[in-house]
Amino acid sequence: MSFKNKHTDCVLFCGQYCFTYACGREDLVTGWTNYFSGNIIAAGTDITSIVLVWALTALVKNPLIMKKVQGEIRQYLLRGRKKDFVDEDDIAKLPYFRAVMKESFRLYPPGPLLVPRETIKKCLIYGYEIEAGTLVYFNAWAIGRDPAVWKNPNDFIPERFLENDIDVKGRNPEVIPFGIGRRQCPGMSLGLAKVELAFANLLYKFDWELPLGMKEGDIDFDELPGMTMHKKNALCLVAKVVHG
Ligand code: HEM
Repeated sequence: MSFKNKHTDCVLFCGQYCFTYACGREDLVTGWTNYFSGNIIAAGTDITSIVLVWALTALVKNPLIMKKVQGEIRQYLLRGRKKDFVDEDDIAKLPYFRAVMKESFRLYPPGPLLVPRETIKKCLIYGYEIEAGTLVYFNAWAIGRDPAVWKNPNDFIPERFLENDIDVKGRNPEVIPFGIGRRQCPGMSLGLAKVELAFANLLYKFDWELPLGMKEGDIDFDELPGMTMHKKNALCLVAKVVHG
């Protein structure tokens, strides 16, 4: 966590929880400029594709996890009468799949710095004087990788979410891909349902292979800078239909 002194007007948090949550003083901040509300289309479409690309990238890099999650989905969907598509009721019965989604949100929050806030009152936090009108960023990306909270924070290990009841809906400050507090994402339920359904069906219907000549090591996790965290280099995979 880093603060600038009381004479500067910008506070940037890199690592630990935003001070407002660390000290329970959410009353001190207000939402700053609302980037998203003017562009609900972007919030609902651009972000969905970002989430899917990162989740698929993580699985292609971790073939054993890919096999395990596809095994869970296919076993469940193919029991009894074969189902053509995964639906919302199925998702609730797929704990490993949901853990994979959470792990992907932890490592690759599509809006890494959330929406900036501005303090509405002067306050003293851990000995630092914060002026009213100070711009505050939440670093959701760094929070999700905080080594004080997460064991092997940079590794993709969905099993960690089978061992706790942490969710990604803003109840647990350890992982906040939809933000937290009064200004958290109002489209969260729709957004989560959309990405879970799309991703589960992509894993159910297709096997994902690298194009000829490409190796696992060629896949990178480079990010483009910006308000939303796009993968810098396109993810090119071969989709093989399994359940037509
Ligand atoms: C997986 C999908 C989505 C993710 C990860 C996501 C993430 C976020 C995040 C991180 C914020 C900032 C929250 C904060 O600063 O505390 C936000 C705000 C917002 N999102 Fe989403 N979002 C998603 C889907 C959607 C959808 C589907 C809609 C609309 C249909 C939507 C509409 C909005 C709006 C209007 C805001 C601004 C809220 C405000 O400032 O008061 N989002 N979203």
